[in-house]
Amino acid sequence: MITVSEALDRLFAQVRPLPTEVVPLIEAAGRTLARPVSAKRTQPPFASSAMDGYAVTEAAPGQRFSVIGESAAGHRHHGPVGDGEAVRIFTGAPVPEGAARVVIQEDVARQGDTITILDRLEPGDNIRPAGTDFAEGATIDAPRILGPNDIALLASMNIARVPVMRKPRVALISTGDELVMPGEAPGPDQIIASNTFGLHALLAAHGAEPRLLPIARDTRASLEHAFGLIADADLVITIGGASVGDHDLVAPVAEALGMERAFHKVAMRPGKPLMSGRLNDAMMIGLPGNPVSAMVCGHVFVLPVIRAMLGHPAASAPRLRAPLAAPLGPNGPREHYMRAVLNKDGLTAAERQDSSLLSVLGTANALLVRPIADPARRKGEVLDYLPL
Ligand SMILES: Nc1nc2c(c(=O)[nH]1)N[C@H]1C(S)=C(S)[C@@H](COP(=O)(O)OP(=O)(O)OC[C@H]3O[C@@H](n4cnc5c(N)ncnc54)[C@H](O)[C@@H]3O)O[C@H]1N2
Ligand code: MOO
Repeated sequence: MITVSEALDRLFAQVRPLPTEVVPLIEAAGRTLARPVSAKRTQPPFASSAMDGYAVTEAAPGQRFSVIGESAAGHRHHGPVGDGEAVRIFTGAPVPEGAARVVIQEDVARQGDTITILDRLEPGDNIRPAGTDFAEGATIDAPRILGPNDIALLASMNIARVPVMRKPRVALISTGDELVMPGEAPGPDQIIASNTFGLHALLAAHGAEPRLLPIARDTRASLEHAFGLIADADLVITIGGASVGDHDLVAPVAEALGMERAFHKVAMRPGKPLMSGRLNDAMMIGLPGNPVSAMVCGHVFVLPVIRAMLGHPAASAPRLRAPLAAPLGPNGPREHYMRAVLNKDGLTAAERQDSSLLSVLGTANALLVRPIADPARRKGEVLDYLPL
């Protein structure tokens, strides 16, 4: 059995970068920027007022000014401001030529068209110079997953169409005679397919385009039929049938269809029977059927592969560190990803770690990572975890 890190290396070695496409800005959130983009304009494009008040050349308490005009956002005052003159101005409006300061209206007494500066005059010019946010040509680097803040910045830069990586198309195949879809009436020996739904959600939330294929039954013909439906998928994920039982047909069927196996079985818990290889133009990952194994492998292997397909550096799932809130016994010969809860006291591993228990995964917010042969750990020792 290979280690998790070796399995990741073999997965990354199979990744082929995806093409790019251009999408409207409104659809760019969550997508990966494919190449650097440059601001098409300077922001603000003119010196603008940060406050509502009066634009003047200079100001001191007691000084009086005649109000000669108004500058509003979208409608500038044309012409200069001279000594003894003031222009009524509003937030975001262009500062008139000659003005060096905006006095906020709270610091002014106005009578008719005359203003007098009060004693409480605050320091500061309240002017935002042209380009104080960014200048034309300023770049946003790629690759980068575009979040709401990036979208606002791109809009401000007047970038209406955004070059992004095409979403990885992922075909999800559940296998097993015992499975029915949520909402269907299961027979006495049947259960509901959960893994494809959890993985679909995980993939969609991380920039992929997942697609559920019909459940494959435990026959060669049914699996071959399912593989025949993968169409133009970049990644095919099978779930279940990966182990050594008589009905575990995924590896033999995929290999009969031409899969070049990169590995089968990883020294991890849960997730041991993981397999992978290339199947014609697609990459294939065979996940174990136990529901928690499938989801943990989703976090540990599938998401890093998706990120690599999207042009991000090949890297394992990001880890953080936190102290243990309770002691832990020694770990065995497989890297263990333990469902755990992280709160202000630290990390506590769940008591029950059986890989069938989705209810325990549902209450966890971290996967505590135990290296192979990790010794017993005391409360307070700091360990790695993957946030969930
Ligand atoms: N003799 C051995 N038996 C097993 C070994 C082993 O090394 N030797 N490995 C165990 C480990 S570890 C795992 S993990 C499982 C994985 O087996 P498979 O990948 O072949 O998965 P199945 O047998 O098809 O299913 C296991 C379990 O998960 C349920 N399942 C499957 N698909 C789904 C789905 N889409 N949604 C919900 N639940 C699903 C299935 O009903 C089974 O209960 O093998 C161990 N056995
Ligand atoms: O390693 Mo299996 O994935 O525990 O249940």
